[in-house]
Amino acid sequence: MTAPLIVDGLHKRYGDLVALRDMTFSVDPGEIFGFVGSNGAGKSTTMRIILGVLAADAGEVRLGDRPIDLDLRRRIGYMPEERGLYPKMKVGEQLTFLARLHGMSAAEAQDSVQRWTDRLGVGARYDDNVADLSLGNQQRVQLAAALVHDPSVLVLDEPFSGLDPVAVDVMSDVLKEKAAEGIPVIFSSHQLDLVQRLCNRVGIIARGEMRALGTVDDLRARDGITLEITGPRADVAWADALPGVRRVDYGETTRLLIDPEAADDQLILSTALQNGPVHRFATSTPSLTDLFREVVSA
Ligand SMILES: Nc1ncnc2c1ncn2[C@@H]1O[C@H](COP(=O)(O)OP(=O)(O)OP(=O)(O)O)[C@@H](O)[C@H]1O
Repeated sequence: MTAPLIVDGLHKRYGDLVALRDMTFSVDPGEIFGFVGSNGAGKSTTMRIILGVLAADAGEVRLGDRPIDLDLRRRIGYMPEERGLYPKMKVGEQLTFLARLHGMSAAEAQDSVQRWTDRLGVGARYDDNVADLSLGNQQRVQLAAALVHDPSVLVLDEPFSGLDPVAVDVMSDVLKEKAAEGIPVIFSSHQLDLVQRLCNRVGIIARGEMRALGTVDDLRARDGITLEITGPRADVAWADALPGVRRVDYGETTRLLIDPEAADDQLILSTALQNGPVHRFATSTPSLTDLFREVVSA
């Protein structure tokens, strides 16, 4: 069992650009945390600071109550966005070298490299140069590089980008397995369906700030409930003044964001009927993609 990864009040500027402002969150042992945000939101910057390849202007990263130092850094499995393999080095040789760098004995390293390359479907490429592999296979090797030393924390920057569906499944299973072993797992991704499926909690960031943090279910319930009313387009503005109705998007399917405590669904239905036929009247919960759009555009 390891300790939680705590990201506490990170600030980072690149010249005049504020890349991170009070970035704070934590990832518990056994938890998969999805880190999402638009391009340039600050995900990679945060992950680089977690690993210590970039220094924050203020704030701290800890594993439990211990600030991340050189020693703890060696216990992190990291997949950088820019990837970091030596293209002219053989897959097996390179991974063994990395495992040895992290303190494994030659036998342990060899064993672990064999296990992970087999598991990730690149065992047969052991003696090939990394540069001769397809991009997807290079990414599998990159994940193996993050895993071979049996890390206590996993920090993966866009591990799913460019993977085929089978590799996505393998990668998903590996992340779930590592979390089940009791380590904190954090990954960034623009594939929100995957994030929604895999993560216990998510953090949505925009312009260097954490805008929403919680389980997908909590975040979905945060704003209220969406009511969908489908029928021929009625006169607009019929629902604006009803109690408990927070927002309405009129269209072929009219969507009302309602406060379940204050709204009266029967009143909404009867008012809708006074304004035209209703073919469908149902509640729906927003997807992570809907939430994301809402949060980053706020
Ligand atoms: N070395 C650097 N020098 C100057 N600005 C930088 C540097 N690295 C990142 N930035 C800027 O900092 C901001 C945050 O970048 P970052 O790479 O952390 O975003 P990201 O969320 O990972 O984006 P993406 O999803 O596109 O990978 C961006 O505006 C980016 O242009």
